[in-house]
Formats: sequence, C-alpha cells, structure tokens
Amino acid sequence: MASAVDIQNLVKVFHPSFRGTPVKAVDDVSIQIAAGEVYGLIGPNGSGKSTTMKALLGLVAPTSGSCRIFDADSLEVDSRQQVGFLPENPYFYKHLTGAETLSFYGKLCGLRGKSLEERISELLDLVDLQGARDRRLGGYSKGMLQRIGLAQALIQEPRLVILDEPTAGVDPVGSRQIRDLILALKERGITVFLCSHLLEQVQEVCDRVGIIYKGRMVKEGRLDEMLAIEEQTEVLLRDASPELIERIRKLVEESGQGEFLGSGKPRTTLERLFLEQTTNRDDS
Ligand SMILES: Nc1ncnc2c1ncn2[C@@H]1O[C@H](COP(=O)(O)OP(=O)(O)OP(=O)(O)O)[C@@H](O)[C@H]1O
Repeated sequence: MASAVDIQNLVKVFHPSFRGTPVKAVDDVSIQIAAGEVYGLIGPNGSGKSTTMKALLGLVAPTSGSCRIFDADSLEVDSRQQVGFLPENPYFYKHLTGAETLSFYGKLCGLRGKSLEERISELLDLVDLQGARDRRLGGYSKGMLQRIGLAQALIQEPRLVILDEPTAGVDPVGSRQIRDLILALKERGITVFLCSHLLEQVQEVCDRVGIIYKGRMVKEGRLDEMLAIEEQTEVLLRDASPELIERIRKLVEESGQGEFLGSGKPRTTLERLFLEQTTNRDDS
C-alpha cells in the first residue's frame, strides 16, 4: 500500500528578492508516514517544519527532491483531495458562526444539502462545539478557534490531516481536548502529520517522531524505541516501606546481577497537576 506521506530528499532554498543571502530552509529531508500513523515533526523555531509541511501541501515548490501524498505528487492539484490542513495561524471570518464557517468550507469542497448539514453536525459533535454552533467566531476563545479549525480541516473526510502547531496559544485544558481529538482521528484510521513545540503532547500522541534542526533531520524513529533507556528496567511498587526497599536492594546486591540504581517517588508532570486542579472542580 502507498505511504500516506513520502517526502524524498526535500531541499528548499528561499531567494531574497534583492541582494541578500539565500536561506536553505530545508536541507535533504526525507520522511515516510504509513497510512494510519501519527507522526510528529519537532524542532526549534526556524528549523524548517512549516516549510516541509507547505512543500508537502504543494504550497511551496521544492528546490529539489519530491513530496507525494498517497502516491500523488504534491504539485498535482488532485493530491490535495485527500488532505485536511490546519495552518499555524488560521484566518477565520469573525462574523460567521461556527456552523456557517463549516458550511462555507464544506461548500468549497463541493458538499451540499443534507449531506453537508449532517457533516457539520457530526464535526461540531466531534470537536465539542455543538453548544457554540450559532455563536460568531469573533467571540470564540483561542482553544475553540483551533477546534473549529480542526473541524474545517476534516470537512471533506480527508485520509491525511496536516496540523501545524495545533495547540499554539491554547491553555492546557484546550490542548488536552485537541490531543484527544488527534487520538480520535487515529482511531478512525486517519493519518496525522503534525508539528508542535509542546514536546509532552507530541510524546502522548505520536507513534513516530522526527527531530529537525537547521533544516536537517537529525533523528527519527519510533517514539517508544527512541525514549527507552535500553540498559535500565523500572519496577513500580505501591506503599513500599523503606524496609522492603532495603531488602530489594540487598537482594539485587547478593544476586551478583545488575545494579540497584536507586528508588524514589515517580513524578507527575506540571501539566497533569494543572489539569487536576482546574478540571471539573466544584467551586460552589
Ligand atoms: N517565504 C519565505 N521567504 C524567505 N525565507 C523563508 C520563507 N519561509 C520561511 N523562511 C525561512 O526558512 C527558515 C525555516 O522557516 P520555517 O517557517 O519552515 O521554520 P519552522 O520550523 O516552521 O519555525 P517556527 O517554529 O518558528 O514556525 C527560517 O529561517 C525562515 O526565516
């Protein structure tokens, strides 16, 4: 079966209009994403993430190399039929309501009548904005705007969704909703290609990750393999007394195999702590 994404040796050089040095934004990057995978591209500002995504979408022409989506060249218009895109800073018409916005994009994709109405309703349910369907986007929060953006990207039932910083400027609760949505897309078999600065979120949703630095892919692989510390093994205990831990330490010592490296309380993350303290609290 064809890869959902096949980027081969992509190079993109931007030439300034007047005198000035050309910028090599992407330097020999190759990425393959299988259908149904969630792939995260991470890297510092200006490392070439957006340019790679734009080349894949056919929005910028490669200087060399090629980009294919489900075996169609990105420079061919047809390749975009299977793709939904949420740009880094999506622009919305503020005077339209949530439902009108989706109707507008649905019509651009050729949807009409009852099937359009059903699709809008299904998407508003999916992104949890049914209650705000008749409110103008001018009054939406940043998190709601990103979710309507995601719904817009899904309007024509794409097989591949490309998300450029989907949680930029969104608070942890909103980010978690978007994370859950990405997982819901994965469950439906939709391929997701995203880039983000929020490493913990990337870690939570992605099957594979690529790290890009100054336009070059410096590391790529399956997340579980990349993060495993091969020579260490973790044992988790509940309510272990100091005596029990001491006995385990001695046992390891006497066995003559391996080494007891230490014990301590696992840490939660600041994000989880924040969510525990701010979600579903009874403030009365
Ligand atoms: N249209 C353009 N013309 C000239 N230079 C550009 C253009 N687009 C991007 N660049 C340059 O290419 C490099 C990579 O930019 P890109 O936006 O792809 O990085 P990024 O990793 O997405 O960054 P960020 O995390 O800040 O969004 C940067 O040096 C940027 O200034």
